[in-house]
Amino acid sequence: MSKSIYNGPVFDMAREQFERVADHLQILEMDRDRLLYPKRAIAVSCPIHTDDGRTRVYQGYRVQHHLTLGPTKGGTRFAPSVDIGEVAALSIWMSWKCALAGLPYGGAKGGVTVDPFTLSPRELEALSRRYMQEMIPFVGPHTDVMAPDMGTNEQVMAWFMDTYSMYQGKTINEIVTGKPISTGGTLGRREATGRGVAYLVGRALECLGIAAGNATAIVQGFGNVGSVTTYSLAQRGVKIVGVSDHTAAYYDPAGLDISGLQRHVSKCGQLVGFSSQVLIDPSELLIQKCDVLVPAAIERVITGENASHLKCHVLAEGANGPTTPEADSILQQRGDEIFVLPDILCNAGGVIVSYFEWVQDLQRLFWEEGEVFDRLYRVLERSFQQTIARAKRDRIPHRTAAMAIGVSVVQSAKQTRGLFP
Ligand SMILES: NC(=O)C1=CN([C@@H]2O[C@H](COP(=O)(O)OP(=O)(O)OC[C@H]3O[C@@H](n4cnc5c(N)ncnc54)[C@H](OP(=O)(O)O)[C@@H]3O)[C@@H](O)[C@H]2O)C=CC1
Ligand SMILES: O=C(O)CCC(=O)C(=O)O
Repeated sequence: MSKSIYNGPVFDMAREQFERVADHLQILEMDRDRLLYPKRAIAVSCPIHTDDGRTRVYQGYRVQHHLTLGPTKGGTRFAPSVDIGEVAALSIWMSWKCALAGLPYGGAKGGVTVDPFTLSPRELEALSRRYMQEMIPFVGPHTDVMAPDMGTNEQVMAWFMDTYSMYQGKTINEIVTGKPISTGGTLGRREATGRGVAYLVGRALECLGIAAGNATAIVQGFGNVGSVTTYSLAQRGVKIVGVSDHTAAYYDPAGLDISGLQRHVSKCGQLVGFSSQVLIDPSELLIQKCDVLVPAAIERVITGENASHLKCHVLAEGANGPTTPEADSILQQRGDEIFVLPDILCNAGGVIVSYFEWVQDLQRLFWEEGEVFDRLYRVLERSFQQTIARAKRDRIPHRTAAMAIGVSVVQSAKQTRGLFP
């Protein structure tokens, strides 16, 4: 690439992971940029009137990685960390994730640089609507379909859908997924990512010969992905020994009171205040003893510093990009000690059920919840088996195997279509 606008530690990570896979697949140097660098990047200014009568401008982005297999697909993040490099990396990971799951999409990601907790509900609605309004020329049900990610939720998706629809003069449910059921959402999307993580953790434990009822887990992050993963693992009989969010971290080797935790979070919205007995330093949580460690918050938390201290048997990546390439190298040196469920496999439940939502919206035919989860688990099972088989066959880490499958799907479609898609 001559000169790229993409930089920062998260983009560097996506590039380094890609280079490792490209080396493994022996992809020619001249074909690498075409596979790695996004097709389109959009940056917008989103002015809103604040409650105190002023005007404030927020920076928004959307990156569409490739359009080779169909529309682009991926979440929208409202977080202070959002910049073009982070969003580009996340869009690249979405591409490999969709390709591994066999979905007819390229990857995309978007976001606004904002701490949503500092906005009033009215300001959040204004910002959501303005962001979508600015994106209207670049998105569409057959161009780019948004969904929730960190800091956004079903309500934000409903505002996106409403804003887009008002401009088209008719209701277009299929412009976003992860919507409330009342606006054309599917049953199961809210729980899909976390339930998918729990399903795959179950499969990893089976491979290791550990009964779920004898296993313990620590989950970092208690938003959509972390909370549903925690409750789903607990339902499968796994003892939850640690949880954290931005406000607090708790660890108790005897097991946390999950019903109490659930009641506390429904009332207070955050973990802080749940207990003063079992508080732990958040930086210590990830290296406590457990069978299953689920980072389900932000990128780059498993690093060169802590990877050699992890004491889990399964590392289930609920978050996108939680493990740095330095940490990957250390995990690889540790051999079979830790069974890694890489992000593009582990958290794919969300986008798979988003795909089901899009299909249902396009057909105007809605499925029972059982059908959604049966189909979800079938897709995850296929991806899991393909990844494990590829890793065994080529003697490579699970991440390299999962990415090799995803990258090959995109590469082969580009080659078949010709030079430019
Ligand atoms: N939503 C989805 O369907 C999917 C999400 N993902 C990925 O999963 C991850 C989480 O997303 P999602 O659950 O939707 O986001 P949410 O905004 O719902 O939740 C994020 C959670 O992470 C916590 N958190 C933030 N920073 C830290 C930190 N430094 N230490 C501990 N906890 C922290 C937040 O705490 P607090 O609330 O206190 O700030 C919150 O509990 C992201 O990487 C996202 O890209 C992947 C696939 C699909
Ligand atoms: O549901 C989707 O379309 C995308 C979910 C997402 O952003 C992700 O998997 O990281």
